[in-house]
Amino acid sequence: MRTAKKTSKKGVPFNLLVVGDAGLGRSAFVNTLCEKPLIKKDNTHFDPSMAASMSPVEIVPYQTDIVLEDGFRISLTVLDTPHFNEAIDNENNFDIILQYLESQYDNVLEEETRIKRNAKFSDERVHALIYFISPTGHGLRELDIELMKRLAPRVNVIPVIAKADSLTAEELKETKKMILDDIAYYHIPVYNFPYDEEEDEEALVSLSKSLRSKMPFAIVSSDRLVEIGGNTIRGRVYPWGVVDVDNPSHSDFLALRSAIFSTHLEDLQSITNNQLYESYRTEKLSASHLAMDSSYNDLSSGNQQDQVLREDRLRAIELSVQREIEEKRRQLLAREEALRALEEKIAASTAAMANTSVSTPPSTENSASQS
Ligand SMILES: Nc1nc2c(ncn2[C@@H]2O[C@H](COP(=O)(O)OP(=O)(O)OP(=O)(O)O)[C@@H](O)[C@H]2O)c(=O)[nH]1
Repeated sequence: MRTAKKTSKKGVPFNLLVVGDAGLGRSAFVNTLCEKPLIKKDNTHFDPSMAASMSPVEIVPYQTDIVLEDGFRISLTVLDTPHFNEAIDNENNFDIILQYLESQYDNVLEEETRIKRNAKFSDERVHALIYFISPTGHGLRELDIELMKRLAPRVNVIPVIAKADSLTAEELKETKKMILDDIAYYHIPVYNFPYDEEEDEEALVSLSKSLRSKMPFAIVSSDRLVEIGGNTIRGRVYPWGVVDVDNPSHSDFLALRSAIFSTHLEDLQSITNNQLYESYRTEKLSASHLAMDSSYNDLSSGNQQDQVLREDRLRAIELSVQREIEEKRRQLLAREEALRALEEKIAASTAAMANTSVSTPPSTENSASQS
Protein backbone atom coordinates (compact mmCIF):
# COMPACT_ATOMS: atom_id res chain seq x y z
CA MET A 1 0.00 0.00 0.00
CA ARG A 2 1.01 3.60 -0.51
CA THR A 3 3.55 5.00 1.93
CA ALA A 4 4.77 8.11 0.03
CA LYS A 5 4.03 11.52 1.51
CA LYS A 6 0.53 12.75 0.73
CA THR A 7 1.55 16.10 -0.61
CA SER A 8 4.69 15.68 -2.64
CA LYS A 9 4.89 18.96 -4.58
CA LYS A 10 6.30 17.50 -7.76
CA GLY A 11 4.09 14.45 -7.78
CA VAL A 12 5.08 10.81 -7.80
CA PRO A 13 6.01 9.80 -11.35
CA PHE A 14 3.87 7.07 -12.87
CA ASN A 15 4.01 5.85 -16.45
CA LEU A 16 1.03 4.02 -17.91
CA LEU A 17 0.85 2.37 -21.32
CA VAL A 18 -2.56 1.67 -22.89
CA VAL A 19 -2.75 -0.87 -25.69
CA GLY A 20 -5.75 -2.11 -27.62
CA ASP A 21 -7.35 -2.28 -31.06
CA ALA A 22 -8.58 0.95 -32.64
CA GLY A 23 -12.03 1.89 -31.44
CA LEU A 24 -11.99 -0.20 -28.24
CA GLY A 25 -12.17 2.95 -26.14
CA ARG A 26 -8.55 3.64 -25.12
CA SER A 27 -8.98 7.41 -25.42
CA ALA A 28 -12.32 7.41 -23.61
CA PHE A 29 -10.77 5.32 -20.82
CA VAL A 30 -7.77 7.64 -20.41
CA ASN A 31 -9.98 10.72 -20.35
CA THR A 32 -12.32 9.12 -17.80
CA LEU A 33 -9.35 8.03 -15.71
CA CYS A 34 -7.79 11.50 -15.68
CA GLU A 35 -11.14 13.32 -15.45
CA LYS A 36 -10.13 15.61 -18.32
CA PRO A 37 -9.93 15.41 -22.13
CA LEU A 38 -6.24 14.46 -22.18
CA ILE A 39 -6.44 12.64 -25.53
CA LYS A 40 -8.36 14.62 -28.10
CA LYS A 41 -9.83 12.76 -31.04
CA ASP A 42 -8.87 13.60 -34.62
CA ASN A 43 -12.08 11.94 -35.94
CA THR A 44 -10.23 9.74 -38.43
CA HIS A 45 -11.70 6.28 -38.60
CA PHE A 46 -9.98 3.00 -39.22
CA ASP A 47 -10.76 1.53 -42.65
CA PRO A 48 -10.12 -2.27 -42.68
CA SER A 49 -9.70 -2.27 -46.50
CA MET A 50 -6.55 -0.16 -45.98
CA ALA A 51 -5.05 -2.63 -43.47
CA ALA A 52 -2.11 -3.67 -45.67
CA SER A 53 -0.92 -0.09 -46.03
CA MET A 54 -1.67 1.14 -42.51
CA SER A 55 1.17 2.65 -40.54
CA PRO A 56 2.51 0.62 -37.61
CA VAL A 57 1.66 1.33 -34.00
CA GLU A 58 2.86 4.64 -32.58
CA ILE A 59 3.66 5.39 -28.95
CA VAL A 60 2.35 8.82 -28.08
CA PRO A 61 2.96 10.34 -24.62
CA TYR A 62 0.50 12.60 -22.79
CA GLN A 63 1.52 14.29 -19.56
CA THR A 64 -0.75 15.43 -16.75
CA ASP A 65 -0.94 15.78 -12.98
CA ILE A 66 -3.48 13.79 -10.98
CA VAL A 67 -4.39 14.97 -7.49
CA LEU A 68 -6.29 12.39 -5.45
CA GLU A 69 -8.89 13.27 -2.82
CA ASP A 70 -6.34 12.99 0.01
CA GLY A 71 -4.01 15.45 -1.76
CA PHE A 72 -1.65 12.77 -3.11
CA ARG A 73 -0.19 14.04 -6.37
CA ILE A 74 0.86 11.88 -9.31
CA SER A 75 2.88 13.13 -12.24
CA LEU A 76 1.27 10.87 -14.82
CA THR A 77 2.52 10.02 -18.28
CA VAL A 78 0.02 8.11 -20.38
CA LEU A 79 1.44 6.39 -23.44
CA ASP A 80 -1.25 5.82 -26.04
CA THR A 81 -0.79 3.36 -28.93
CA PRO A 82 -2.77 4.49 -31.98
CA HIS A 83 -2.72 2.13 -35.02
CA PHE A 84 -2.24 -0.98 -32.91
CA ASN A 85 -3.61 -4.00 -34.83
CA GLU A 86 -4.55 -1.88 -37.84
CA ALA A 87 -1.97 -3.39 -40.16
CA ILE A 88 -2.20 -7.02 -41.34
CA ASP A 89 1.18 -7.98 -39.91
CA ASN A 90 1.29 -7.36 -36.17
CA GLU A 91 4.74 -8.79 -35.56
CA ASN A 92 6.24 -5.37 -36.15
CA ASN A 93 3.84 -3.81 -33.63
CA PHE A 94 4.88 -6.20 -30.86
CA ASP A 95 8.53 -5.39 -31.56
CA ILE A 96 7.92 -1.63 -31.49
CA ILE A 97 6.24 -1.82 -28.08
CA LEU A 98 8.83 -4.24 -26.68
CA GLN A 99 11.69 -2.07 -27.93
CA TYR A 100 10.12 0.96 -26.30
CA LEU A 101 9.90 -0.84 -22.93
CA GLU A 102 13.45 -2.15 -23.18
CA SER A 103 14.97 1.13 -24.28
CA GLN A 104 13.66 2.73 -21.06
CA TYR A 105 15.45 -0.04 -19.13
CA ASP A 106 18.61 0.55 -21.19
CA ASN A 107 18.53 4.25 -20.29
CA VAL A 108 18.42 3.41 -16.57
CA LEU A 109 21.16 0.79 -16.94
CA GLU A 110 23.39 3.29 -18.72
CA GLU A 111 22.70 5.90 -16.06
CA GLU A 112 23.53 3.45 -13.26
CA THR A 113 26.94 2.67 -14.71
CA ARG A 114 27.86 6.34 -15.21
CA ILE A 115 30.59 7.70 -12.93
CA LYS A 116 28.90 11.04 -12.57
CA ARG A 117 25.12 10.74 -12.39
CA ASN A 118 23.03 13.14 -14.46
CA ALA A 119 20.97 15.07 -11.92
CA LYS A 120 18.34 15.73 -14.58
CA PHE A 121 17.95 12.09 -15.61
CA SER A 122 14.31 11.16 -16.00
CA ASP A 123 13.36 7.53 -15.34
CA GLU A 124 10.72 6.66 -17.91
CA ARG A 125 10.26 2.98 -17.23
CA VAL A 126 6.64 1.93 -17.76
CA HIS A 127 4.95 0.85 -14.53
CA ALA A 128 1.80 -0.72 -15.97
CA LEU A 129 0.24 -1.68 -19.27
CA ILE A 130 -3.55 -1.71 -19.54
CA TYR A 131 -4.43 -4.18 -22.27
CA PHE A 132 -7.89 -3.83 -23.85
CA ILE A 133 -9.61 -7.10 -24.74
CA SER A 134 -12.51 -7.03 -27.22
CA PRO A 135 -15.91 -7.75 -25.67
CA THR A 136 -16.56 -10.59 -28.13
CA GLY A 137 -18.11 -12.90 -25.56
CA HIS A 138 -15.28 -15.38 -26.20
CA GLY A 139 -11.92 -15.88 -24.56
CA LEU A 140 -8.62 -14.44 -25.75
CA ARG A 141 -7.65 -14.15 -29.41
CA GLU A 142 -4.31 -15.47 -30.58
CA LEU A 143 -3.15 -11.87 -30.88
CA ASP A 144 -4.07 -11.14 -27.24
CA ILE A 145 -2.19 -14.21 -26.02
CA GLU A 146 0.88 -13.43 -28.11
CA LEU A 147 1.03 -9.77 -27.08
CA MET A 148 0.58 -10.39 -23.36
CA LYS A 149 3.05 -13.31 -23.35
CA ARG A 150 5.71 -11.23 -25.04
CA LEU A 151 5.29 -8.08 -23.00
CA ALA A 152 4.50 -9.44 -19.51
CA PRO A 153 8.17 -10.25 -18.73
CA ARG A 154 8.96 -6.54 -19.23
CA VAL A 155 5.94 -4.74 -17.78
CA ASN A 156 3.04 -5.26 -15.35
CA VAL A 157 0.20 -6.23 -17.70
CA ILE A 158 -3.33 -5.53 -16.45
CA PRO A 159 -5.94 -7.01 -18.80
CA VAL A 160 -9.34 -5.30 -19.05
CA ILE A 161 -12.53 -6.08 -20.97
CA ALA A 162 -13.27 -3.02 -23.09
CA LYS A 163 -16.81 -1.65 -23.53
CA ALA A 164 -18.11 -4.09 -20.94
CA ASP A 165 -21.56 -2.52 -21.18
CA SER A 166 -22.02 -4.35 -24.47
CA LEU A 167 -22.21 -7.67 -22.59
CA THR A 168 -25.03 -8.85 -20.34
CA ALA A 169 -24.16 -9.67 -16.72
CA GLU A 170 -24.22 -13.38 -17.56
CA GLU A 171 -22.02 -12.94 -20.67
CA LEU A 172 -19.60 -10.79 -18.72
CA LYS A 173 -19.22 -13.43 -16.03
CA GLU A 174 -18.67 -16.13 -18.63
CA THR A 175 -16.19 -13.95 -20.60
CA LYS A 176 -14.15 -13.23 -17.47
CA LYS A 177 -13.96 -16.93 -16.73
CA MET A 178 -12.87 -17.82 -20.27
CA ILE A 179 -10.18 -15.15 -20.24
CA LEU A 180 -8.85 -16.25 -16.85
CA ASP A 181 -8.79 -19.87 -18.05
CA ASP A 182 -6.78 -18.81 -21.12
CA ILE A 183 -4.37 -16.78 -18.99
CA ALA A 184 -3.76 -19.82 -16.78
CA TYR A 185 -3.57 -22.27 -19.69
CA TYR A 186 -1.03 -20.21 -21.62
CA HIS A 187 0.91 -19.28 -18.45
CA ILE A 188 0.67 -15.55 -19.09
CA PRO A 189 2.30 -13.77 -16.13
CA VAL A 190 -0.14 -10.85 -15.84
CA TYR A 191 -0.07 -8.56 -12.79
CA ASN A 192 -2.31 -10.25 -10.23
CA PHE A 193 -2.19 -8.01 -7.15
CA PRO A 194 0.30 -10.21 -5.31
CA TYR A 195 0.04 -10.57 -1.55
CA ASP A 196 1.61 -12.58 1.23
CA GLU A 197 -0.94 -13.88 3.68
CA GLU A 198 1.67 -14.17 6.49
CA GLU A 199 3.66 -10.97 5.90
CA ASP A 200 1.15 -8.40 4.62
CA GLU A 201 -1.40 -6.45 6.62
CA GLU A 202 -4.86 -7.99 6.70
CA ALA A 203 -6.41 -5.00 4.91
CA LEU A 204 -3.98 -5.31 1.99
CA VAL A 205 -4.54 -9.05 1.72
CA SER A 206 -8.30 -8.68 1.60
CA LEU A 207 -8.11 -5.76 -0.87
CA SER A 208 -5.76 -7.69 -3.16
CA LYS A 209 -8.05 -10.72 -3.03
CA SER A 210 -11.03 -8.56 -3.92
CA LEU A 211 -9.16 -6.95 -6.86
CA ARG A 212 -8.01 -10.37 -8.06
CA SER A 213 -11.60 -11.58 -8.05
CA LYS A 214 -12.56 -8.77 -10.44
CA MET A 215 -9.91 -9.66 -13.03
CA PRO A 216 -10.01 -9.02 -15.93
CA PHE A 217 -11.59 -5.67 -15.06
CA ALA A 218 -14.84 -4.83 -16.86
CA ILE A 219 -14.40 -1.30 -18.14
CA VAL A 220 -17.03 1.23 -19.13
CA SER A 221 -15.81 4.72 -19.95
CA SER A 222 -17.50 8.02 -20.60
CA ASP A 223 -16.47 11.62 -20.24
CA ARG A 224 -20.09 12.76 -20.63
CA LEU A 225 -21.92 14.15 -17.62
CA VAL A 226 -25.49 12.95 -17.23
CA GLU A 227 -28.24 14.25 -14.91
CA ILE A 228 -30.28 11.58 -13.15
CA GLY A 229 -32.55 12.12 -10.20
CA GLY A 230 -30.91 15.47 -9.42
CA ASN A 231 -27.42 13.91 -9.44
CA THR A 232 -24.75 14.48 -12.05
CA ILE A 233 -22.89 11.32 -13.00
CA ARG A 234 -20.41 10.21 -15.66
CA GLY A 235 -22.31 7.74 -17.76
CA ARG A 236 -23.55 6.32 -21.06
CA VAL A 237 -27.18 6.90 -21.91
CA TYR A 238 -29.17 4.10 -23.58
CA PRO A 239 -32.88 3.89 -24.50
CA TRP A 240 -33.32 1.48 -21.59
CA GLY A 241 -31.34 3.41 -18.99
CA VAL A 242 -27.98 4.86 -17.97
CA VAL A 243 -24.69 3.07 -17.27
CA ASP A 244 -22.90 4.84 -14.45
CA VAL A 245 -19.13 4.58 -14.93
CA ASP A 246 -18.43 5.06 -11.23
CA ASN A 247 -21.03 2.58 -9.99
CA PRO A 248 -19.26 -0.65 -8.92
CA SER A 249 -22.29 -2.72 -9.89
CA HIS A 250 -22.10 -1.34 -13.46
CA SER A 251 -18.35 -1.57 -14.06
CA ASP A 252 -14.97 -2.22 -12.39
CA PHE A 253 -13.65 1.19 -13.46
CA LEU A 254 -13.49 2.69 -9.97
CA ALA A 255 -11.75 -0.36 -8.48
CA LEU A 256 -9.11 -0.26 -11.21
CA ARG A 257 -8.56 3.49 -10.87
CA SER A 258 -8.12 3.29 -7.14
CA ALA A 259 -5.75 0.30 -7.48
CA ILE A 260 -3.39 1.89 -10.01
CA PHE A 261 -3.44 5.43 -8.63
CA SER A 262 -3.60 4.67 -4.94
CA THR A 263 -3.47 1.29 -3.26
CA HIS A 264 -1.17 -0.56 -5.70
CA LEU A 265 0.80 2.30 -7.24
CA GLU A 266 3.86 1.60 -5.12
CA ASP A 267 3.64 -2.13 -5.72
CA LEU A 268 3.55 -1.59 -9.50
CA GLN A 269 6.58 0.69 -9.25
CA SER A 270 8.45 -1.67 -6.99
CA ILE A 271 7.82 -4.74 -9.20
CA THR A 272 8.98 -2.71 -12.22
CA ASN A 273 12.16 -1.70 -10.44
CA ASN A 274 12.99 -4.75 -8.36
CA GLN A 275 11.81 -7.62 -10.51
CA LEU A 276 11.19 -6.74 -14.15
CA TYR A 277 14.09 -4.32 -14.53
CA GLU A 278 16.41 -6.51 -12.44
CA SER A 279 15.80 -9.55 -14.60
CA TYR A 280 16.29 -7.48 -17.78
CA ARG A 281 19.53 -6.12 -16.35
CA THR A 282 20.81 -9.59 -15.46
CA GLU A 283 19.93 -10.90 -18.93
CA LYS A 284 21.58 -7.97 -20.62
CA LEU A 285 24.79 -8.01 -18.58
CA SER A 286 25.09 -11.78 -18.78
CA ALA A 287 24.50 -11.75 -22.53
CA SER A 288 27.26 -9.22 -23.12
CA HIS A 289 29.63 -11.23 -20.96
CA LEU A 290 28.68 -14.51 -22.55
CA ALA A 291 29.36 -13.12 -25.98
CA MET A 292 32.99 -12.89 -24.91
CA ASP A 293 32.99 -16.28 -23.27
CA SER A 294 33.49 -18.99 -25.87
CA SER A 295 33.27 -21.79 -23.34
CA TYR A 296 29.60 -20.91 -22.87
CA ASN A 297 28.78 -22.92 -26.00
CA ASP A 298 29.90 -26.09 -24.31
CA LEU A 299 27.31 -25.61 -21.62
CA SER A 300 24.40 -24.12 -23.55
CA SER A 301 22.86 -27.42 -24.57
CA GLY A 302 22.50 -30.66 -22.73
CA ASN A 303 20.84 -32.23 -19.74
CA GLN A 304 19.49 -30.88 -16.47
CA GLN A 305 22.90 -31.04 -14.82
CA ASP A 306 24.28 -28.79 -17.57
CA GLN A 307 21.34 -26.43 -17.04
CA VAL A 308 22.17 -26.12 -13.33
CA LEU A 309 25.81 -25.53 -14.18
CA ARG A 310 24.81 -22.88 -16.68
CA GLU A 311 22.61 -21.06 -14.17
CA ASP A 312 25.42 -21.11 -11.57
CA ARG A 313 27.73 -19.75 -14.17
CA LEU A 314 25.29 -16.97 -15.12
CA ARG A 315 25.02 -15.98 -11.48
CA ALA A 316 28.80 -15.94 -11.13
CA ILE A 317 29.13 -13.80 -14.28
CA GLU A 318 26.50 -11.35 -13.06
CA LEU A 319 28.40 -10.99 -9.77
CA SER A 320 31.72 -10.53 -11.52
CA VAL A 321 30.25 -7.84 -13.82
CA GLN A 322 28.86 -6.02 -10.81
CA ARG A 323 32.25 -6.25 -9.08
CA GLU A 324 34.01 -4.93 -12.18
CA ILE A 325 31.67 -1.93 -12.41
CA GLU A 326 32.10 -1.26 -8.68
CA GLU A 327 35.90 -1.52 -8.95
CA LYS A 328 36.00 0.88 -11.93
CA ARG A 329 33.82 3.34 -10.07
CA ARG A 330 36.06 3.09 -6.97
CA GLN A 331 39.21 3.64 -9.05
CA LEU A 332 37.77 6.68 -10.78
CA LEU A 333 36.59 8.19 -7.52
CA ALA A 334 40.07 7.65 -6.05
CA ARG A 335 41.65 9.31 -9.08
CA GLU A 336 39.24 12.25 -8.76
CA GLU A 337 40.15 12.52 -5.08
CA ALA A 338 43.90 12.50 -5.86
CA LEU A 339 43.40 15.20 -8.51
CA ARG A 340 41.43 17.34 -6.08
CA ALA A 341 44.24 16.99 -3.46
CA LEU A 342 46.84 17.96 -6.07
CA GLU A 343 44.81 21.03 -7.09
CA GLU A 344 44.54 22.07 -3.45
CA LYS A 345 48.31 21.67 -3.02
CA ILE A 346 49.03 23.80 -6.10
CA ALA A 347 46.55 26.45 -4.96
CA ALA A 348 48.15 26.52 -1.48
CA SER A 349 51.72 26.87 -2.79
CA THR A 350 50.61 29.58 -5.30
CA ALA A 351 49.05 31.49 -2.41
CA ALA A 352 52.20 31.05 -0.31
CA MET A 353 54.38 32.37 -3.14
CA ALA A 354 52.14 35.39 -3.60
CA ASN A 355 52.37 36.15 0.15
CA THR A 356 56.14 35.90 0.07
CA SER A 357 56.44 38.36 -2.81
CA VAL A 358 54.19 40.91 -1.00
CA SER A 359 56.05 40.80 2.36
CA THR A 360 59.63 40.68 0.91
CA PRO A 361 60.58 43.73 -1.26
CA PRO A 362 62.74 43.02 -4.35
CA SER A 363 66.44 42.64 -3.48
CA THR A 364 67.59 45.44 -5.87
CA GLU A 365 65.57 48.04 -3.92
CA ASN A 366 66.98 46.69 -0.67
CA SER A 367 70.53 47.10 -1.81
CA ALA A 368 69.84 50.63 -3.20
CA SER A 369 68.44 51.90 0.13
CA GLN A 370 71.30 50.35 2.06
CA SER A 371 73.95 52.16 0.08
N1 LIG B 1 -20.37 1.14 -25.35
C1 LIG B 1 -19.23 1.72 -25.08
N2 LIG B 1 -18.67 2.53 -25.97
C2 LIG B 1 -17.50 3.13 -25.66
C3 LIG B 1 -16.84 2.91 -24.42
N3 LIG B 1 -15.70 3.62 -24.41
C4 LIG B 1 -15.63 4.27 -25.58
N4 LIG B 1 -16.73 3.98 -26.35
C5 LIG B 1 -17.05 4.49 -27.67
O1 LIG B 1 -16.24 3.82 -28.63
C6 LIG B 1 -15.86 4.73 -29.67
C7 LIG B 1 -14.34 4.75 -29.77
O2 LIG B 1 -13.82 5.21 -28.56
P1 LIG B 1 -12.34 5.83 -28.46
O3 LIG B 1 -12.11 6.17 -27.07
O4 LIG B 1 -12.20 6.88 -29.48
O5 LIG B 1 -11.51 4.57 -28.91
P2 LIG B 1 -9.94 4.46 -29.21
O6 LIG B 1 -9.57 3.09 -28.78
O7 LIG B 1 -9.19 5.58 -28.61
O8 LIG B 1 -9.94 4.55 -30.77
P3 LIG B 1 -8.78 5.03 -31.80
O9 LIG B 1 -8.29 6.36 -31.38
O10 LIG B 1 -9.51 5.04 -33.11
O11 LIG B 1 -7.72 3.99 -31.77
C8 LIG B 1 -16.45 6.08 -29.30
O12 LIG B 1 -17.68 6.22 -29.97
C9 LIG B 1 -16.70 5.97 -27.79
O13 LIG B 1 -17.78 6.76 -27.34
C10 LIG B 1 -17.48 2.04 -23.49
O14 LIG B 1 -16.99 1.79 -22.38
N5 LIG B 1 -18.66 1.47 -23.87
